[in-house]
Amino acid sequence: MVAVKVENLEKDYGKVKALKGISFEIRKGEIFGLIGPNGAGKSTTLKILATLLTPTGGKAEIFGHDVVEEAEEVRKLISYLPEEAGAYKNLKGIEYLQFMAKLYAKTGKSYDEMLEMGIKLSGLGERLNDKISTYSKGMTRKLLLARALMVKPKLGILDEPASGLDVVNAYSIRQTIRRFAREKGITFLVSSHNMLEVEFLCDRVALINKGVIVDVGSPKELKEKYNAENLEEVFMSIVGEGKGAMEVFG
Ligand SMILES: Nc1ncnc2c1ncn2[C@@H]1O[C@H](COP(=O)(O)OP(=O)(O)OP(=O)(O)O)[C@@H](O)[C@H]1O
Repeated sequence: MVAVKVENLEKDYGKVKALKGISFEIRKGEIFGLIGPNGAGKSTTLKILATLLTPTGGKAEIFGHDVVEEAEEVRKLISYLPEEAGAYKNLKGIEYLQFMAKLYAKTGKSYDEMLEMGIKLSGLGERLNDKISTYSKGMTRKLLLARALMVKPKLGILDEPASGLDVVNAYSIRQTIRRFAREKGITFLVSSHNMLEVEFLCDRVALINKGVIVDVGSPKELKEKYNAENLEEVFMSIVGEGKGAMEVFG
């Protein structure tokens, strides 16, 4: 079953063509990575799928619902973790989770379950009783990810989920995402410019460069196809910048 269908999606910001007609599909339960360098168009794609930006061409559907025409329906199915997200700084961590659980829960029971899951996922323990303004970047990130996952979306749209996190926290976030996909059947679209990280996390990836998808496949397929050791090498061989760098260093 197809969870996300993107067809010839385009986005112009004035003269800047951020997306030049990209297409890809994500299967239900899959962890799909959109990877590429800074400015490639990753955040733009994720924001369109999260119904926060309107495309200038093409279309995108989430579980059969058009992201423009049926934005309300789409919002019920997704959870979006923005790249740069400030949480409500004046709230304590626990108050933020309670506030969000109240927004999303339909019954008292689902509120309790959501909150319990959010507390566990955040891994913040006693620090949840402190104001968010006192958290480190990594702690805020973990709180926001816990918020995004505790509502058990059908699709998690995560923009650079491990950005700014140390090795231990980045590892634990990747494990959590994998567990949610495997145990709860949640589909994920994850963006990253860290190609090595994505290789361990994603079932399939789309490589994006300058608003164009240059290839799609599982990390294993792509590495075999380009005879590369890792996705970083795959990417460099596609965009043809590897040779230049080699020449510089002799
Ligand atoms: N609000 C905006 N106004 C004008 N141009 C924009 C805007 N947002 C993004 N762009 C441009 O669109 C292109 C794609 O940006 P986008 O943020 O989608 O890239 P990205 O792959 O997420 O990059 P990064 O890894 O640096 O976050 C870039 O050239 C960027 O400068």
